[in-house]
Amino acid sequence: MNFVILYGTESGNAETVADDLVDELSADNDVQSIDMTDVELDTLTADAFYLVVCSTHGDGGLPASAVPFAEVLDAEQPDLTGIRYAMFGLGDSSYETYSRGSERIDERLTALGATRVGDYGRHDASDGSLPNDTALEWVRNLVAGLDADADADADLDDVAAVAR
Ligand SMILES: Cc1cc2nc3c(=O)[nH]c(=O)nc-3n(C[C@H](O)[C@H](O)[C@H](O)COP(=O)(O)O)c2cc1C
Repeated sequence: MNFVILYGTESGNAETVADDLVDELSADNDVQSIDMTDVELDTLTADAFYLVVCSTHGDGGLPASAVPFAEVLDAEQPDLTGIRYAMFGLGDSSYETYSRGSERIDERLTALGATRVGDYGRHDASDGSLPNDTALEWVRNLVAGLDADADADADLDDVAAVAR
C-alpha cells in the first residue's frame, strides 16, 4: 500500500510519531512523511492512503506547521473526493479544547470531500503515556482493518467473476 503521513506539529511530538509510523509501515508498504507546511495540493492523490497526525496548540488551535496547510485548503477549496485518510490527534485532556487542532484539519478534509477511514486515534499527554506508543497501536489496528476490507473486496470480486 502507498501511505503518506501528513504531520502538523509545534514542538516536535507529531513529527516523532510520523517517524515511528514510517518505521512501522515501511517493511510492507511505500511510506513517506511530509510536514503539512510542505504539502502541495496538486500532489494529493486517491492512489495514496493518508495518515494525518496533528497536535493542538494555543487554546484549541492548530500547531504552527499545520497553519499553512489549513490556509491553502481554505483559499483553494480543492475537491478532495476520492482521497482517503485516517486521523491521529495529539493533545492534552486537561484542556477543554482537547485534540481540537486535529479536528480542525479533519473537518476541513471532510468538508472538501475526503473520506475518513477507521478509528480517530488520539493521544492524551495528561496520562503520561508516549504518543508514539499510542500511535503505533492505532496504526496496527487501522492497517488490520484496511487489510480485512481489501480481502472482503477481493472475495466479492471472486464471487462476481464466478457469477459472470
Ligand atoms: C502551550 C501549549 C498549548 C496547548 N494547548 C492545547 C490545547 O488547547 N488542547 C489540547 O488538547 N492540547 C494542547 N496542548 C498539548 C499538545 O497538543 C501536546 O503536548 C502535543 O503532544 C504536542 O505535540 P507537538 O509537539 O507535535 O506540537 C498544548 C501544549 C502546549 C505546550
